[in-house]
Amino acid sequence: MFEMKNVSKVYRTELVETHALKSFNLSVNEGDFLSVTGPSGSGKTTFLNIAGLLETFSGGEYRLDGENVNGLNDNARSRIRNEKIGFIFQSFNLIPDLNLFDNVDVPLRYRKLKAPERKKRIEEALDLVGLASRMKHLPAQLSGGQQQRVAIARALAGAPRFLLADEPTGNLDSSMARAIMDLLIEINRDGTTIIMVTHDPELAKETHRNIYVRDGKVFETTENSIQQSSAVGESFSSQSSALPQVEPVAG
Ligand SMILES: Nc1ncnc2c1ncn2[C@@H]1O[C@H](COP(=O)(O)OP(=O)(O)OP(=O)(O)O)[C@@H](O)[C@H]1O
Repeated sequence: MFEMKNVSKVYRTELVETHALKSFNLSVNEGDFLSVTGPSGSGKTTFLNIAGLLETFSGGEYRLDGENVNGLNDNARSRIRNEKIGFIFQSFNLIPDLNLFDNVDVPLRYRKLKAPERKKRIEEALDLVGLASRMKHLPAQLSGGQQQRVAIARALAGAPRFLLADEPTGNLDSSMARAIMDLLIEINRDGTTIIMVTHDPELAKETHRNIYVRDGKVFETTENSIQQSSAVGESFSSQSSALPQVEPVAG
């Protein structure tokens, strides 16, 4: 469902040329949970941004669900991104002036969904991450781990096939990081394909497969002995009964 062949990315400024990706090859199947590790500056974020169609690439081929995304215009890229891809970032990227409900609503507003359908999805997504009781709170009134759970709800409300996570636990203490990782594992079991960049080798071992990126290439691939789910292909919205159990938050 996702294939990169010899993908390269060159950043050019007046003074320097940086070859951030060189001959990057990877294929990811539906239902995979892939972790991406590697030294600082090795190209992990560049890879994730290209995978998520946030950035273009300089050479090679990238197919998403069989569609060649080379050369698609900005509108076509945005459409695919909105329909198929959810993002989580290290810094949560919530809008501080919007309450949790409205934060989760942001990507849904791009989807031409009617208000009652959006409301249902927002409530389901916040319920999934254990924050349904806090819909009217502002992000600043939550802990870092809770804010990341809102960011996950925002990513999942659109029922994406792919969830791309860039250091989702990087700003969290170990117990909050654990809770986020448990949530991602459950989301993957329920059928969402996840690609997660992490600096934490222990978390990487909990995914199905790890790619170690060095100098802009996949240097080594490790298959872990984690079982893949049989729920592959079902969407988040059809699985409310199989939602992960996250500790509810009082008040
Ligand atoms: N917008 C940009 N303009 C110029 N160079 C860039 C840009 N973004 C990234 N780079 C360079 O591309 C290379 C790969 O960067 P990237 O952020 O993908 O690495 P990374 O593995 O994610 O690093 P880290 O673990 O520190 O986040 C680095 O040399 C970086 O300086």
